[in-house]
Amino acid sequence: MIVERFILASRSPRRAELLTQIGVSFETRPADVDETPRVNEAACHYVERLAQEKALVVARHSPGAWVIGSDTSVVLDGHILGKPRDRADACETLKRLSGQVHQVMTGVALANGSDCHSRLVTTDVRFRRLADEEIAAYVDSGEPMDKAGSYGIQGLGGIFVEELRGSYSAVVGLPLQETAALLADAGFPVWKNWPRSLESLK
Ligand SMILES: Cc1cn([C@H]2C[C@H](O)[C@@H](COP(=O)(O)OP(=O)(O)OP(=O)(O)O)O2)c(=O)[nH]c1=O
Repeated sequence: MIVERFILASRSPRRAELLTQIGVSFETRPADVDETPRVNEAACHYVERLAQEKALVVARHSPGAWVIGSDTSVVLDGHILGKPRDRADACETLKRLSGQVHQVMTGVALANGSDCHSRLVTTDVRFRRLADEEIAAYVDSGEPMDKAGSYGIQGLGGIFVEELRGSYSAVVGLPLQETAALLADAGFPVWKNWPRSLESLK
C-alpha cells in the first residue's frame, strides 16, 4: 500500500493548526525563500508567487511528497504591509489600518516535484478606529510581531475587526476551502480521512 506523504512548507503554527483542523496528517518543513517583492510586482502576483516558491523549494528536496506552501500579506491601497520590523513599525502599520478597509491576500500552493498548482484568496477586512493607547497596549502584548499587517484576527487583534468579507481561515493564514480543493484536484479529498464516529449507529 502506498501511503501519501504530505508536507506543510511552513514554520507558522497557525497554518499547522488549520491544516490539522481539516483532517490532513503531515510533516512540517520550513521553506526559506527570499520574500522581497519584485519591482512593480502587484500584491496578488507577489503573494501567489511566494506560496508557489515555498511549496516548490521544499518539493525539490522531497521526492514523491505533496507539499503545501502558503503566504499571507496585508494590502492597503495596493501597498504590501508585511510583518513589522520592530515596535515602531507595528504601531505605524496599525495607525494606517485604523478606520480603513484593507485586503488580506493569501496564496496557497500544492507542489509535487516540479508540478505546482495554486489559488489566491482575497478578503476585505474593515478595522474600526483604534485609539493610540490601544495600539500601544496591543504592540506591548507582542502579538503583532510575527504577523502580516501587525495583527492577528484570531487573537487579541480580533477586537479591531468590524467587518470581514471573504475567508476567515485565509486571514489567519491558510484558506481551508481552497486548500481542500487543491488536494481534491490532486486526488486526495480530505473528507476520506475524517473519523467515522457515527458509523456504528447506522
Ligand atoms: C493578518 C493575519 C496574519 N497572520 C499571520 C499568518 C502568517 O503566519 C503571517 C504572515 O506571514 P507569512 O510570511 O505568510 O508566513 P510565516 O512567515 O508566518 O510562515 P511561513 O512563511 O513559514 O509559512 O501572519 C495571522 O496569524 N493572523 C492574521 O490575522
